[in-house]
Amino acid sequence: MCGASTTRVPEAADARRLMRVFAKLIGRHIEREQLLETLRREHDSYRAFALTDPLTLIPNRRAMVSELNRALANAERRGEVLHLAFIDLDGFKQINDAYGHDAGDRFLIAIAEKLQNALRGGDFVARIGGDEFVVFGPCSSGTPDAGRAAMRERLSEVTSGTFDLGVAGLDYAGPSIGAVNSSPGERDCAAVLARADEAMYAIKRSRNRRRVVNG
Ligand SMILES: Nc1nc2c(ncn2[C@@H]2O[C@H](COP(=O)(O)OP(=O)(O)OP(=O)(O)O)[C@@H](O)[C@H]2O)c(=O)[nH]1
Repeated sequence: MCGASTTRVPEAADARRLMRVFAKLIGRHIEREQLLETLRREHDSYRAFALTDPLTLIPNRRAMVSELNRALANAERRGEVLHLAFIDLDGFKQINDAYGHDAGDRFLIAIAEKLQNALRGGDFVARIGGDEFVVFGPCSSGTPDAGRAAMRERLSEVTSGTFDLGVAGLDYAGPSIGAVNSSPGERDCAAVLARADEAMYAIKRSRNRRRVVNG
């Protein structure tokens, strides 16, 4: 029995069976890829949903906290300073009360748009609560104090003036804005936000006093 080969030559039926198995495997691979793509897209949209303010469609407080922590760490590494502005709309409750909640919503959307349009490279804006917004960004030129004052001035300018609320026009005097610089080694976003919040309240108090004095 020497030299006799036992290798079987595949027949047409075997080849067809192999082709069917192969086609099934490819089909399953494509299905898995499609499923992964759907999951990826759903993950992205849930993430965007969790980080976006539903009214103004700009980033929300959660997004701000994570971006601010990242920006503080970057600034620390590069030896740079960050400017941060805490913005609180004065008399917003009165706008709601006088013109209605929808007009109040339109005002918030307009403010968010104006802040977004005023951003410079590397700046970030978020609506962190009812009538509160935060803007931060790197000090790009000049001294930190001059940069902080310039940012405050720019934000104050764009958020004051005439607004179309749909039901009426509003001549708005502008919000209270507290602006601070990050300090070297400051990595805790809560501390920077607290300082900016304090600065904002100091301005709000002095504005309210002036209003009372002016009658
Ligand atoms: N239209 C509208 N109003 C909101 C929204 N979220 C919060 N508010 C209202 O915003 C108002 C915020 O209250 P305050 O900050 O005390 O109002 P304020 O008149 O700006 O007070 P000051 O900051 O002291 O000037 C409340 O009346 C809330 O009901 C919103 O999404 N849309």
